[in-house]
Amino acid sequence: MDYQAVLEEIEKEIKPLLNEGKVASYIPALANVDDNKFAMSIMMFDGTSYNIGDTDFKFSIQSISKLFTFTLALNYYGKKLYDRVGHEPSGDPFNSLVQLEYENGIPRNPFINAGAIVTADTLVSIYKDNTFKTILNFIKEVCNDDSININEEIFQSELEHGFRNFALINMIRSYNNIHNKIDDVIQTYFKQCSIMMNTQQLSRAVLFLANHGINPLTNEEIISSSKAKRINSVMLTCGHYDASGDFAYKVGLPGKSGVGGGIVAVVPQKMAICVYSPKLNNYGNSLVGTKALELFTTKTNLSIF
Ligand SMILES: NC(=O)CC[C@H](N)C(=O)O
Repeated sequence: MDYQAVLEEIEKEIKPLLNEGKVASYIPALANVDDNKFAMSIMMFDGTSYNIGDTDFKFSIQSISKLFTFTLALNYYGKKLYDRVGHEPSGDPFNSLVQLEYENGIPRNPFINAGAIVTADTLVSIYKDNTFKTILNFIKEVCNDDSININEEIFQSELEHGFRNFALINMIRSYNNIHNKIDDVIQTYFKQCSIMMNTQQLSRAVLFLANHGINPLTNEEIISSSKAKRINSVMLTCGHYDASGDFAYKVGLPGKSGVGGGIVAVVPQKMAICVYSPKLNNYGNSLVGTKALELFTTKTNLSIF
């Protein structure tokens, strides 16, 4: 299949939608972006890539980082992780507080903020002061790119304005599901969200999830095949919060979004895809990104269903 031609068709078809949606502004530093940008990259197992738009442009990966921290935590703790954070869809927005009280501070899944904060805590218990460095090094390793780093301004902006996340972590702490210092955990979480990557790097970084946990470019096993299956399942069912059902319905691929405007998606046994467009729909997922992926599976028949 001529994937480059498919990307060119998609770029044409999404153009009218570039005016729709809204850039995230509850983190002020996130609002400072050129909101008409679009980029999409496909990475194949042999390293061939297909790109359209501004695929060198780096944006903050935000909740896409939750995929990497979940991978690290699941790898270390195995099933024990689920005593602290579940693997069921929440049906609630990414930053919701309500369920936590009913469910005794055990977040539904690692992809909502509450779950990612608990996941960060489980990593701080292992890696202590080196936790963020370990997360960043892991991302550099799966992406095979040493140049990846955070945007300090976005990190500071989240620290200053992340009132919801402070509320979440305090609520969870009151149920004894945070074991380390609140500051250490929340800073780890905000730093992972402010990591900057472009669509080429992100599509490469998640390729191991399309290949039973083995990075096809290096043949390195990142995670067991059974755990890779589970991560993909949680992406499919929870990767887009209360729009996960809609994403599965329209796109039909495991995917993870971030409020920075990025979405990664995995085509098992074939490729990884990343799309970027910063204006979001009402659920906090890239509006054009979701549409572009829907067009992709419609045109290629590469949905998993
Ligand atoms: N959905 C997201 O990407 C949310 C991440 C963002 N840093 C927050 O905590 O609100």
